[in-house]
Amino acid sequence: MNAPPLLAAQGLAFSRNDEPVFGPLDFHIDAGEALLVQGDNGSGKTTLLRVLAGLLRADAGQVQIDGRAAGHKERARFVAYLSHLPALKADLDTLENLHFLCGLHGRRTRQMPGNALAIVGLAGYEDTLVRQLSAGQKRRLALARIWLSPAPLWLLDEPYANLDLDGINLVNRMISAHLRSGGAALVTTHGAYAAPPVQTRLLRLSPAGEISAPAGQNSATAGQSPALRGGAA
Ligand SMILES: Nc1ncnc2c1ncn2[C@@H]1O[C@H](COP(=O)(O)OP(=O)(O)OP(=O)(O)O)[C@@H](O)[C@H]1O
Repeated sequence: MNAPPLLAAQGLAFSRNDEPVFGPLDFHIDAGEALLVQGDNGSGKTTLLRVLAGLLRADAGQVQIDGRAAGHKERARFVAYLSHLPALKADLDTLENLHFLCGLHGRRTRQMPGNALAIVGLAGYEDTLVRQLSAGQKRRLALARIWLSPAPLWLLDEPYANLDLDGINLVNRMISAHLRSGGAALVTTHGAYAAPPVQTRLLRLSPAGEISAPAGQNSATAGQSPALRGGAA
């Protein structure tokens, strides 16, 4: 029997003040696959991710995670959410933040906070308070948190924002390694400047709430950093 998709949405729709923001949407993401959600500013990408993460309630439709109706338990176990605003404690240092978040959400075996900091290019910043980091460094720290998460389904809202070219390549290597290890990722972006390099399908949102979902494949592969090779535990 085939494994169920990691994430499946049927007829998913969200409105504000009776104005549709998106949907109805039908899509699914299998293990080993990335879904790129593209759309202009205000087209509903963040709203969709917040609905999938359980932070907003959909007006219509269903979300299933690993074949079960998505409830708190399923989301806690399966979903790691990288939001626009990094969920970091400004007055804790980078390492303390990662230890705190691992305490809350768990941690992949064989991955340690110090190692994750090195992977995202923040070696040497272990004692730096988060409020002293640049926007790109905060984004890198938030990515380290995602890397440490044991959840197989990554919901990444604009993961390339604030990152330099090296940071964009880092995101792509992380996504590639995560997919190779059986994970999946849903990635939003409003531009074509960066996209996950592997097994990518496209879901396009329009500001009017109208959607189109061409099933394009992009099988280009990215170079792998030794730190990311081997993927998740
Ligand atoms: N808290 C809110 N209250 C009311 N309206 C909101 C709220 N958040 C977003 N919106 C509206 O919902 C629509 C979709 O916003 P959303 O943030 O999902 O878009 P987006 O595609 O992620 O945009 P961007 O590319 O600019 O990040 C927009 O019209 C926005 O103004």
